[in-house]
Formats: sequence, C-alpha cells, structure tokens
Amino acid sequence: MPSGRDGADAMIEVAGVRHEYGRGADAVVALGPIDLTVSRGESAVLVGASGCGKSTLLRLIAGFESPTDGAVRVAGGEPEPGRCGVVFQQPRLFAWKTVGGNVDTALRYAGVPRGERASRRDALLESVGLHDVAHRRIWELSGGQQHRVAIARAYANDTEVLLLDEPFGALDALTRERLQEDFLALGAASGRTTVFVTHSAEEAVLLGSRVIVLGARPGRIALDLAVDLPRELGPSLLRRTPEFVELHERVRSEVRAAAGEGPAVAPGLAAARE
Ligand SMILES: Nc1ncnc2c1ncn2[C@@H]1O[C@H](COP(=O)(O)OP(=O)(O)OP(=O)(O)O)[C@@H](O)[C@H]1O
Repeated sequence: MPSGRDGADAMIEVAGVRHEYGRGADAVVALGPIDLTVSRGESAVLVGASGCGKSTLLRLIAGFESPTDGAVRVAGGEPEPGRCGVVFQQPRLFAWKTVGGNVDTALRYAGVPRGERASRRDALLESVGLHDVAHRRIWELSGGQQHRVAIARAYANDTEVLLLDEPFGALDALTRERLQEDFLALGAASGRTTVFVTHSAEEAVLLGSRVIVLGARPGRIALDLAVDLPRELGPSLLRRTPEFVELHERVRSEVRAAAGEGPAVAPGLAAARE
C-alpha cells in the first residue's frame, strides 16, 4: 500500500480528481483538480463555504459517484457503496425499530456473532448516552437523540473508513456540542480513518487531526493543516486555549478568503501544509 503522511499507510487516495455534474453547456464543474491522501487512522475534516464541493468529494470517496477525471482509491481498492460507513446530515434510521434494534441490525450486517451483539450494542449506546432509551422507537426520540443513534450505528459497522457529511449541521448549539464530545470519544477509541464535512471552522479545528479548507467552486485545496491540540482537556476547556483560538481564527479566515470574502490572516499561510 502506498505511503500517506508521515510514511503511514494511505487509506484514501484522491489523484487528479475533477468532477462535473451534467454534460455539455449545462455541465457544472463541482470539484478539482484535487490530490489528497488520507492516512490510516487520520481524522480529516473538510471545511469550506456552501457549494464548494465538500459533499461531492465525500460522495466520490463513498463510491456514490465516479470522478469525471482522475482516480479515487479506498484501502487500495475501487470505492464502492458499503465499503465506507456514511453518516448524513439527516439520520437515516429504521423508524419502526427500537434504538437497540437499529444498532443490533448494524452489528448483524457487520458480521458480529449473535453472542457478542448485546454487549457491543450496550457499550455503543452507553458511549452516546442512550442506554436508558434502548427500548424506545426512533420516532419517540428527539432530533439530537436520533443523531446519536446514527453515530452509534456508524461505529457498529465494521468499516475501516467513516465518512460524515455535516452530521450535526441542523442541531442546536448545545446538542451539537454534546455530539461533538461523543464523536471525539468514539473516534479516539476506534482508531478509524474518518473524513468529516462541515461549514464550521470551529468544528473543524475541534474534531480534525487534519483540517483541509476547500476554495470556492470548483473546490480545490486552499489549506491543508495538521492539528495537534491537547484534546485530553475535553472540548470545553480546549476551546478556550490560546492554541485553539489561534487555529480557529486561521481556518476561519482561510475559509472566508477561499470563498472570496477577503484576505487570509497572513500571506504565505494559504498553501501551508504542515
Ligand atoms: N446532482 C447534482 N447535479 C448538478 N449539480 C450538482 C449536483 N450536486 C451538487 N451539484 C453542484 O455542485 C457544486 C458542489 O456541490 P456540493 O454539494 O458538493 O457542495 P458542498 O460544499 O457540499 O455544499 P453545502 O455545504 O452547501 O452542502 C454546487 O454548485 C452544486 O450546486
């Protein structure tokens, strides 16, 4: 397998990728060209203004679309639906099943033996704070609780790669913060490779070991930044550290500049890859 950052295994490889929707005069060039390698275990966050092609890139990695030019590889193979776990902005759950039933189904599809399912399900529900509502039907839950089920289901799937497309975008600030904490705790425990899409520079810096800013359509990489913050502090304290504040400002400024809304913080930072 080819090498990613720091010589680690390359889990996702995007080489010379461009993507157009439609044909001829009506074609919309949504993305690219993009070259990107995400290493095994990396938690990459794609951030950029609306319409810059973030979801398109995610869909290409998920195998829901094929690139117009270039190639995408996941774990050394062709992307195809089912190879990566995907969490969408609106949770897609079995509404007629219970919370526990939804997670059980994912565990069954992942091939977890029947005897191990109950303990795995309980541990996953515990980690997203839903153990006391395991017996409830999906339609009896709040929006935030439904998102937590979607996250637990995604982690129940045994895929090496997890793709999340603005999973917390539609939620109130408090629920969003709680879910960010769940995501950090589950992600750290699983060691999985994740690609997370967001509009929010703050969310990107909080969740990513790497933050990738895409410029305005057709999306190209404007900034690719390694983020090394003391996450053991937990999100609330971390947000108040000077390192966090500085990185947040830098990414926020770059997102605005990449969208054509003014200069980035300082010349020379734009193409930084640290
Ligand atoms: N199925 C489609 N057919 C035609 N154009 C499309 C299609 N899907 C997306 N686009 C266009 O491609 C561009 C990129 O869309 P995409 O959804 O990838 O952006 P995004 O950065 O994820 O946006 P947002 O943050 O608003 O979700 C946009 O101009 C969009 O209108």
